Amino acid sequence: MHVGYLGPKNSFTYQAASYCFDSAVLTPFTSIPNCLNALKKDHIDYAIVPIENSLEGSVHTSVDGLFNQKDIQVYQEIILPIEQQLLVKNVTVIPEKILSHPQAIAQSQTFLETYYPDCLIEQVASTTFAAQYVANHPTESIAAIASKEAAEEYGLHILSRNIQDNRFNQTRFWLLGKKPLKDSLPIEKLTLFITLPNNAPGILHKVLSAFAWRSIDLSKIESRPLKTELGEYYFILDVPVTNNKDLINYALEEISLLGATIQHLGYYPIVIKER
Ligand SMILES: O=C(O)C(=O)C[C@]1(C(=O)O)C=C[C@@H](O)C=C1
Repeated sequence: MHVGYLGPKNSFTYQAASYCFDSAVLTPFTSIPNCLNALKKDHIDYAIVPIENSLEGSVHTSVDGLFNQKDIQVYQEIILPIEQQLLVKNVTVIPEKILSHPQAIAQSQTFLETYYPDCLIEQVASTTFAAQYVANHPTESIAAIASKEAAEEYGLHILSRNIQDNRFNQTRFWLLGKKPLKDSLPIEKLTLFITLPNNAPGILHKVLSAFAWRSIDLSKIESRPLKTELGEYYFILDVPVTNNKDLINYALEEISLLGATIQHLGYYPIVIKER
């Protein structure tokens, strides 16, 4: 089994993939779109992508990359604790430039503003791309924001520990594919992308009412641009699943009758790695 992830090795996405699979072949990609494209073209069996961080919200390249991809489904959610470290090749160096993935930079905003207000901050493809770059350029005054596993992998020192804005930092990852896993855990959630038929008064209210009057809980609603014109959106809805699948199906029928388009990303289990 081949599973794609945002590399290089020991990125947080790699850690999510290895938490999920013992024996799969894990294949690194240089970007989330490249990883999703490989899945679309069946070059890999599954892909693991980051979806949402507790400090920074949705990972837009992942979410938007799934919009309108009707044959790709979510088969598992993995929630990892995320601890960011400031890594250098040489501990005597004062960093003049700090590199990392935009999510990791945003998660460490308070630390960066407090201790490195004048430092150049550069966004790169992943936390481990940053760590690898720092390792390969030992004469430059640079640092990377990445995990402690990345420090070990690329032979770097931790200059400052746990620099993320709060200690409860977590990221949700999705295991995506076109066929279900053989051993499946109990289902806990459903994700839907809903596009409204038009901008008529109260249409979003009517869609949400289909859940509300059946006492179906929603754990997330977020709007994302449709990228057609300004002011056009689709909505991401997360529905916790108990023994209410029939009720959910009735609600979806009602929403379809309202003229809304529903992209069903699947019912899936959730695994949480403790700190
Ligand atoms: O750069 C990495 O290590 C990644 O796996 C990407 C990513 C993300 O896109 O959110 C994953 C988890 C953390 O939130 C920070 C970065």
